Amino acid sequence: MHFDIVVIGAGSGNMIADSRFADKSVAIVEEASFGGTCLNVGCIPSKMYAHTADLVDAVSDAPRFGIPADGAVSANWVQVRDRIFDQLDRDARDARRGREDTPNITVLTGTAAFVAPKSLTVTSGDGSTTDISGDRIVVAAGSRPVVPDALSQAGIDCHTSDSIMRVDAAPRRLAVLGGGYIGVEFAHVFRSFGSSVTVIEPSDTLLSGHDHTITTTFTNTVASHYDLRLRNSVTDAHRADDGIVLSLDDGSTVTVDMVLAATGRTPNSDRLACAAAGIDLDDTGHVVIDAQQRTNIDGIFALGDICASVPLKHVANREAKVVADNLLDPDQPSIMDDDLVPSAVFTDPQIASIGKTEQQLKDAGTAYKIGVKKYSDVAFGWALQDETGVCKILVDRDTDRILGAHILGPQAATLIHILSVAMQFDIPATQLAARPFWTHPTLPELIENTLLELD
Ligand SMILES: Cc1cc2nc3c(=O)[nH]c(=O)nc-3n(C[C@H](O)[C@H](O)[C@H](O)COP(=O)(O)OP(=O)(O)OC[C@H]3O[C@@H](n4cnc5c(N)ncnc54)[C@H](O)[C@@H]3O)c2cc1C
Ligand SMILES: NC(=O)c1ccc[n+]([C@@H]2O[C@H](COP(=O)([O-])OP(=O)(O)OC[C@H]3O[C@@H](n4cnc5c(N)ncnc54)[C@H](O)[C@@H]3O)[C@@H](O)[C@H]2O)c1
Repeated sequence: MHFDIVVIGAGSGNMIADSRFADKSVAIVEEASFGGTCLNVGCIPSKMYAHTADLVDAVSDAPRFGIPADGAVSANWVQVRDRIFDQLDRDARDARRGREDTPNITVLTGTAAFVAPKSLTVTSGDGSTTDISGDRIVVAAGSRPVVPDALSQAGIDCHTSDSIMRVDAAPRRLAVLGGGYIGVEFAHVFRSFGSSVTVIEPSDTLLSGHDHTITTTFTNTVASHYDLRLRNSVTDAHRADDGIVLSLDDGSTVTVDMVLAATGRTPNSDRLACAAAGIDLDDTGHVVIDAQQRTNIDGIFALGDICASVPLKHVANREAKVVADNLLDPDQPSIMDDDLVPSAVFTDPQIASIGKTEQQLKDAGTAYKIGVKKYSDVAFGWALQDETGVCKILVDRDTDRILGAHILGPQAATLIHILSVAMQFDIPATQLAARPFWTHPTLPELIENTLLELD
């Protein structure tokens, strides 16, 4: 079968063939559920769990506000799980059906692998194969979780984010390997379901790529929530009568009922046999793309987590838009710019950031001004009775441009957008502080006050 366009992966790739492509034959190849990681095993279910965990925390915290709430508060795992996946599984089925019902689109269910630059074989679950080719190909096959060798070699069943959200019960004791995005988001979720959580992380702090004010404040804040094993990883594992025993670098052991590996992800370029098409990969297996999302092979584009770009859904969405525009009108190319991507970690306390960290500015020798304010410095922070939240903004000393912003505390993921807009539109820090009215008393006053305090 030959198509004008072949899209591999119906995660962000499913956004490509909109109504502007109605006169083109399009094949969408997907081996699993439509909607990809974000809808099925990523952003959306994990945030539905995270919000539930936030509610549990709020109720648990009620006595601090003079609201009697007797006894331990916990959520019902099965009810929450079924509420989440009844909705999302339906959405994934609807997304597939919508494509199957579109006249110019052919949905192929199976695993695609390149055999030549514009030719692929699709192998379905029953082993049957279909050969397809396309004038142009969009590689949107994403990434998958990695499990540390110490676990896989020991033959220990280990969950990843792909499976842990659908288990039948929250474990009594959970070990989370990795204190990055997924580790700290799931530690927060499982604690709220009553699990006792051990986090094992080789670095000195959790979320180690973040600004040091955030990593140290966060790590200190959650030290009483979890059994933190920093500067450690698992060296060996075995099953014993009372659970799974993990041996750590420092010689200690941890016994748990369930293990979650949250130790990073690897691109699916190997399973897609990108090498057979001659597509350039970097040394971590990510597809190399230019600013128009083109690979080195004429007519092959790539987007999302399989590429060497920021592995976040809002970036994949933007890349899909750029690819669609460039498939339709290559003479007026759309350009991808991911210089200023905000990110958020939906843990407790919430974290959000954009731009440079203070370490990066120091390393680059940039002259900067710094403002740091606590949530407890502004009126709405008093209403929240917040004791740990903080906002840090870094500004170029010479140009007054905002270079980086890092927030830890309630609504951080929402607050960061004020700084994202200011940075995208190049609004100088002093003007951002002085020109808009900042409604009193609201959390955005935290940003106003941080900007007013720049040293
Ligand atoms: C637990 C978790 C939470 C996350 N939370 C957030 C968040 O809050 N915010 C955020 O911005 N990002 C988040 N992310 C990251 C986000 O999910 C990804 O950046 C985004 O989904 C990547 O989209 P994609 O289209 O590149 O890949 P995917 O959505 O993974 O799509 C790739 C598709 O290709 C299919 N596929 C793979 N190989 C083949 C093949 N050979 N043949 C056929 N089909 C194939 C897969 O089945 C999949 O459906 C999270 C990720 C995880 C794991
Ligand atoms: N809110 C969000 O936007 C969000 C949420 C979840 C995931 N994501 C995306 O998913 C990606 C993957 O998340 P992740 O948490 O798996 O990766 P990550 O890169 O954020 O963190 C991995 C962590 O595992 C640690 N680690 C590595 N090897 C280890 C080992 N053997 N034992 C213990 N720890 C080990 C690393 O030091 C690191 O801290 C993220 O980079 C992000 O792009 C985003």
